[in-house]
Amino acid sequence: MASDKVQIAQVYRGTFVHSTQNAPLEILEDRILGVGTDGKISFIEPAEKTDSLSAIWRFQISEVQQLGPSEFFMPGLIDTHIHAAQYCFMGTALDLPLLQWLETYTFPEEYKFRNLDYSENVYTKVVERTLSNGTTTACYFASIYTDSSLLLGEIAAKFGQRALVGKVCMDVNDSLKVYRETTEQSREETDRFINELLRRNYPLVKPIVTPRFAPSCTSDLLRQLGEIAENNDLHVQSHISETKDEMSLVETMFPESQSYTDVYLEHGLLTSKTVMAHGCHLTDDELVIFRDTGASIAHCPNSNISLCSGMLDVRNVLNKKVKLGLGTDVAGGCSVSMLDAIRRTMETSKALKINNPQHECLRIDEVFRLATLGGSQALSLDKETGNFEVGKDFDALRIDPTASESPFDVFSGDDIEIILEKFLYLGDDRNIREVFVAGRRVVPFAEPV
Ligand SMILES: O=c1[nH]c(=O)c2nc[nH]c2[nH]1
Ligand SMILES: [Zn+2]
Repeated sequence: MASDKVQIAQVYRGTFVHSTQNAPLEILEDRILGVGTDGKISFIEPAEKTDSLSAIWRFQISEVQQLGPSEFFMPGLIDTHIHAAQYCFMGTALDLPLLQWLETYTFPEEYKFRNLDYSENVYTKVVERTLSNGTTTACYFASIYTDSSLLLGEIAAKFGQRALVGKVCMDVNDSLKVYRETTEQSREETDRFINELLRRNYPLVKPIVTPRFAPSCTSDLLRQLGEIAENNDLHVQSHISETKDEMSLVETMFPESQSYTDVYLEHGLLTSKTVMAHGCHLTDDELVIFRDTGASIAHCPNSNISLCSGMLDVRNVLNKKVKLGLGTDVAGGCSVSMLDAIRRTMETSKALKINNPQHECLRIDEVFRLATLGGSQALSLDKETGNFEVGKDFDALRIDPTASESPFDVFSGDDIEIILEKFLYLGDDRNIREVFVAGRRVVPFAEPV
């Protein structure tokens, strides 16, 4: 029986909230959840079964950790799109539209990552800050520099964050010529990055093929990156249809292609392991291509508003059966917090309704699902993470709504659904008491040895 295979490392009793395919919000009160030494959820059952579970799984009842009366566990948050190499200037430089923003602020900043000491400092801070804000999985863009990007992978692995890490590829950049590669360099360095990261065999950190976006790449490079992704069965990430100016540029650079989506499709970059950021201006025909290929969208509402790029109609994307997760898109987005991404997703949906009363607003439970299970599906990591199904890794946040420094108040009539909603709208890292990834407690941070 199962108990012969894995030992139980931790057992918790209390309230668990998560999403499933059928229910955007499932509230499981007075449950007992066991985590194996393999970091996976071994069981989640009504607490009245504690005695029999303890006999089957051979744990002591005294080992069961009881959550506080208003505490609960929720799945870890999944940031499907974040630029680790832009963390330093987050919260500044939001006064230009995308293409000028890239040239004026972003490329000069990313150029600094040729220096490993600089990289180590910034990457340590971004991993710490995302983890303490509950991001258990992050899909990172790094910079064009291979060793620096490997360092990001090493730091995520050391802190215990689940991560896809991309060395950025770009062989077109006339604004800052030192911050670009030749086509050959970009392919060779991508090979080196992938081989080295895979060789290190970090259990939770994997490479992702990362053409910056079509305007930064020649057709030759895009094709070679598509081949690398296919030959190694790798994830792919990029940007698509974020702004109208960018779309015009793509039309000029790739006149043979029917659409922006076709550019990626024709170069073998749209697969079931592809996540494309933004997609604000995708047509319904392009969404059909996303659905048919299984590619997903990272919705980045903070960045979309901060850079005045556009407003993605998430309801339409979901109706078209395209996978979608949420992203912070630091530093186009000015917050590392996925709670902020949840709030801005709600706000964008309401702004769309102001413009069009027929628009069906997203509900908070649906957006909770997008930030957790939806993100895991968008990254094709839903076998490993996203909710509290038996067999998945225990990626979880222990939420304390009554923490001493909590930014909101809980009243006696508030049930768990209300408390969760308050946390999603009003809470922050002060309410995130502990963070677990694959069963390992990663927040509070371990004392340095
Ligand atoms: O929001 C964005 N941030 C970037 O760094 C970027 N590069 C291309 N397109 C982009 N969009
Ligand atoms: Zn981005």
